[in-house]
Amino acid sequence: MTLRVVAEVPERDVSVELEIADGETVALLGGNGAGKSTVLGVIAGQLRARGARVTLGDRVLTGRGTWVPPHARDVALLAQEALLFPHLTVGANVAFGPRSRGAGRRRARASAEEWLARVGVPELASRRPAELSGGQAQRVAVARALAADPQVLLLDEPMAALDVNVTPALRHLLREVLQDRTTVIATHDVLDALLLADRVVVLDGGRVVEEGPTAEVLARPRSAFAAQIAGLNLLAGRWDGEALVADGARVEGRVEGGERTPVVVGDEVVAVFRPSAVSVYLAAPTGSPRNAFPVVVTALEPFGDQVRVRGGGMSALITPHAAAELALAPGGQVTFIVKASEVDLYLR
Ligand SMILES: Nc1ncnc2c1ncn2[C@@H]1O[C@H](COP(=O)(O)OP(=O)(O)OP(=O)(O)O)[C@@H](O)[C@H]1O
Repeated sequence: MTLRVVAEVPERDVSVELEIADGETVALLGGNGAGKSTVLGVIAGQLRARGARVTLGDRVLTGRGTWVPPHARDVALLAQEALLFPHLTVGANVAFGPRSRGAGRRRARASAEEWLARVGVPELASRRPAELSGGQAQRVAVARALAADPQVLLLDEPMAALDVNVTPALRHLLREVLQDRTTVIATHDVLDALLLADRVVVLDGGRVVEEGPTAEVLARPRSAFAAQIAGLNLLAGRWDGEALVADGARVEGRVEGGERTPVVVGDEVVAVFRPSAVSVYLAAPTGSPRNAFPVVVTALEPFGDQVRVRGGGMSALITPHAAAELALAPGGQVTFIVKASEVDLYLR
């Protein structure tokens, strides 16, 4: 069912229209105050605004004199902090959704067990929320949100409160469970958009400034925000057991698959590294253990007090002095070098 949203909230200077197809995952990408949480609040029914309209298929959730309360929307919201009921066990927390949708005790419990297993923490069913780590609590929150079998799932910066060591594994889990689910993810993290979303909608100042398929927006950003985040170098390919391979390039780096989701040969992976980690050479240094990419320079752009050198779909940030010394010019052949320790490899 298509989700149609008009988030017209003048008191917050937010005016956003969205249409999300059945089974599609859309990332709302934007910096602080861009309007992401406001849009989610309108969809979830937590925020009442006179000009807001939300429809799911032909069901009106908000607008035309209708107001469906949050719990009756079939919309689940997963927040930054796992908001579990502290007095209930983990199992009872997850069973809450099916119970409130009318499932009997036994069926609700079976569904809770199934979901806890799917998110990889079946052993936690009898614990209390206070006895969980942040990463465990967020897994339980995912299970609770999905056990209710919502038609729409909303994620508000689901990884923001977590330790960086556990985010890759949670992201991987979300990637699995979001498959074919109608989902809106609010995030300021380009990796969430890249790894989880089919499409991104970039918000700035309460307005949509750009939207399109994730890879396209990141490859050819038109808004300042997208350009800023898309400044990261991203290469997609497959894991060959030691490195990412793509179009003849091999990229070694630190694998961020997480202990629960080891990367196996053939997996789709993406390499991420900062332009400032890239050195530019005229000739490839021989015998270097580092990643080397022969590229043709396509553009040189001032970036703060540095120069951005573009080529091969990547970019390097170097000093104006270095650019002058190398006599760089568009069309010139150079080699980008980046140390494996500067590259993060993520499962897609
Ligand atoms: N409870 C509130 N009452 C009034 N204005 C608010 C409220 N919450 C947010 N705003 C304003 O609404 C605008 C959009 O904020 P919103 O929280 O939706 O942005 P966001 O993209 O989610 O930002 P962040 O990443 O910082 O959470 C901002 O100008 C903000 O100051």
